[in-house]
Amino acid sequence: MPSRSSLSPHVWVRHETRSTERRAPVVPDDVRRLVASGLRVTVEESPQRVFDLEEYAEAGASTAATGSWVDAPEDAWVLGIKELPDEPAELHHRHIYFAHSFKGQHEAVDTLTRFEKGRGQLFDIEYLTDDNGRRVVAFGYWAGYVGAALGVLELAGALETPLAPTDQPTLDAAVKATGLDPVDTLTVVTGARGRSGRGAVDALAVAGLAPMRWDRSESRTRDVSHLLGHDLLVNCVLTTVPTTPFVTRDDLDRRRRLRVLADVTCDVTSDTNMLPVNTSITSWESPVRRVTGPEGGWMDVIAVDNLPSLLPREASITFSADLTPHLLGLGDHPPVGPWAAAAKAYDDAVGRLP
Ligand SMILES: NC(=O)c1ccc[n+]([C@@H]2O[C@H](COP(=O)([O-])OP(=O)(O)OC[C@H]3O[C@@H](n4cnc5c(N)ncnc54)[C@H](O)[C@@H]3O)[C@@H](O)[C@H]2O)c1
Repeated sequence: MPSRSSLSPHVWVRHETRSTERRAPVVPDDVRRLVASGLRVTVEESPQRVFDLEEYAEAGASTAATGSWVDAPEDAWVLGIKELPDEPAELHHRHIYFAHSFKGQHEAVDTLTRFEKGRGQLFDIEYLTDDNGRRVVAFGYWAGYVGAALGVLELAGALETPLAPTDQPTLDAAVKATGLDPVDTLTVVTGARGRSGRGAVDALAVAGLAPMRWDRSESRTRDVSHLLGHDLLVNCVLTTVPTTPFVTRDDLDRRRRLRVLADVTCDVTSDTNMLPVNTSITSWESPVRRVTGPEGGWMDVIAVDNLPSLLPREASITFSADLTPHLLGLGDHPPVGPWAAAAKAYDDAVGRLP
């Protein structure tokens, strides 16, 4: 581990490599809070970010060129959302982002090896957890909100493609304009009590729809065939144990109302997939996939795995509000709370490297 400065923590917000990624992990108003609390904040220039660099500068951040984190001071905490670029081969800094590298995912070994070689450290946002193991920051609410909105638009035959980043007022206006009959349109949200489930319920309310809310207790006590009696199902379940699936391929040829599945979970290839009727994600270019049964019954599936990026401003504001109080704790040595949990997850993952 390189020597770290004893000065106040320095957060370095990097540019995102993906050209479609317009979100920011921390927004200008929260940078103002961090700076007022004594943290140093540097923000890289980023052409696609939904917040202008000037807004960060006005909030008290220093500014830096795109991708200059590679030469950032050793003590900087490099903060981002999605993956790092492929270079440099060795990572020296402490990085905070969603690396998706602790569950043996594709390229996970490469990423962890880069950290090992450079003696840097990864604090994966997915592993910032509280004492009960619950994640303290996530994009779920807006994932559910956008997923349900896309489902409503598809049900009404009003989904325009390709999808593109927008804002909540525009999305809400499109959803309201569908004019779906609230009495004759039956919807259900599974995982309704979770983060994305709550977002989905709120988006359906914008359309004037009151979905049935299905969570663990309903899965325990009700027959899953009940779900087929709705026009739209928005799946927001997070589970690590295989359970009775909600919709299978056999259901495609059964008598049912269900026509549109909005799968926010996108767990399409795992053995915990609650909607095995679908086995692949869909894209912004082609968000809807029509699946068919042996006898020609069909259903439309939306399984876009980067939904919050479609509402970059709203998603960033909510995420940043949750993350900022934790950034204030970056100065603690050794790390405590969620930072200690993420540090342990990293050490465990590195320990499993071949
Ligand atoms: N598509 C995207 O862009 C996107 C973005 C963010 C998150 N997600 C995914 O959305 C999913 C939900 O995330 P979250 O943050 O809302 O999780 P969460 O933990 O807040 O909520 C999950 C909910 O599922 C419920 N649940 C668990 N097992 C169930 C069962 N057998 N039957 C019914 N309900 C059950 C839980 O009680 C909980 O209410 C995750 O898989 C996450 O990876 C997708």
